[in-house]
Amino acid sequence: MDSIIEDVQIRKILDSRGNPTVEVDVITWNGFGRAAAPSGASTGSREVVSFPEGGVDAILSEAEDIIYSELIGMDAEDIVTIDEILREVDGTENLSAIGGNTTVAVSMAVAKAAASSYNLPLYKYLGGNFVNELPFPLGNMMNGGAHAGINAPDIQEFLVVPVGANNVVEAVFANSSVHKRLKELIQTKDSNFTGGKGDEGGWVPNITNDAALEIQAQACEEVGDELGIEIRPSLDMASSELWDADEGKYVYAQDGIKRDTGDQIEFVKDIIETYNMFYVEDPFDESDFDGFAQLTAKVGDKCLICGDDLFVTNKEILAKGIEMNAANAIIIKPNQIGSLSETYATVKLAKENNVVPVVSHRSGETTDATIAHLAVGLGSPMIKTGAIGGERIAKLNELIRIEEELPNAHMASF
Ligand SMILES: C=C(OP(=O)(O)O)C(=O)O
Ligand SMILES: [Mg+2]
Repeated sequence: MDSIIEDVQIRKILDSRGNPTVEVDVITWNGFGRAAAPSGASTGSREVVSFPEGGVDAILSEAEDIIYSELIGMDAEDIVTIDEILREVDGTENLSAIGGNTTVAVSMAVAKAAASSYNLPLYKYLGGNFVNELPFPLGNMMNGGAHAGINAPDIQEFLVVPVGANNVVEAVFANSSVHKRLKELIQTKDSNFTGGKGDEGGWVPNITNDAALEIQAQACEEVGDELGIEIRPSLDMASSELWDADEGKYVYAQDGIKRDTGDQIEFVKDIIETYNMFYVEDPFDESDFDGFAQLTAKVGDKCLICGDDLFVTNKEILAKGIEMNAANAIIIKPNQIGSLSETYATVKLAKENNVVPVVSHRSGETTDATIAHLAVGLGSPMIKTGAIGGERIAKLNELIRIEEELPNAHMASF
């Protein structure tokens, strides 16, 4: 009774790039849930479609009416059935009729309404009363590729992980300190640097990939020494964006270099070893399971090799990756697959097979903080959600609140 759905509202709101996205309210007899969907720029080709042609406006009134009539009177606790109904309402494999962003926002708002109906925060509703582990934040320091303008490095994201942090507060402030230090270090390499930032709040310098890697490592070491905790560099190479299928090469425009798959394996291996990388995401094109598997075989014992565009939070595609030992980590973005129950199934399969799930934001975000709850509630030992910027700190500050609430809170282990 408490969690019976009484009302559903869908509205158009702004995302951090100034584009429209959807926010959904679900009202139950005794609760309320609100969730918004983010959007990617370097999207994987096997992701569900965010919105149908015509964008948010095309679904607003029509989808609201259909979803409203289907969901009213249902129990918000029955999330699996509700997610199935959303798929039926859409009627396409890739959710292109009403959009994966619509279905995921409804799905997450339903879960939050169910939790609220019993006066529980979402992380506790999902993870139970024994949940007490906090994820390490992967902080975004410098942006390149599809998240930046011209003359930026080709590598999309220069990230850091404060692996020695004892709690979330220490971790998020360590990341913001590295971000500040990097601004100073960029100025020593790029005298014209004006402090410009990319989509995820990282700096956008006009420097080579090598120069960026060097100052990233330097900032980790200097700030780590000052704070007395280990901070490790990491990357999202977003290699699908670099891959030229006609040439069969990864094109590094900033450096004027092209690499075939063999060169790319050696290049990434060398970066991991030289800079003691903790984590490297999408080192190969989204279709290259074999390249992933070769790299994981070479360096998977000392570095997390993570699939984002490779897996697109899809359980079936992850199953293929597990079979091939393609990676030892997976990015979890609910809007890549379109519902919370399918996201949960993918995380479960990953954990059962020692593949580390990393709950993640998108480059176009809102101030919705649901992924902070998902990371804690689903037991993700890392969360990728930037380091600074309003839509990024919405999640980081929510993690600080969750940490304060949890009895016996401690950082996750790998
Ligand atoms: C967050 C990312 O970018 P986008 O949201 O543009 O896919 C990413 O590639 O990991
Ligand atoms: Mg990525």
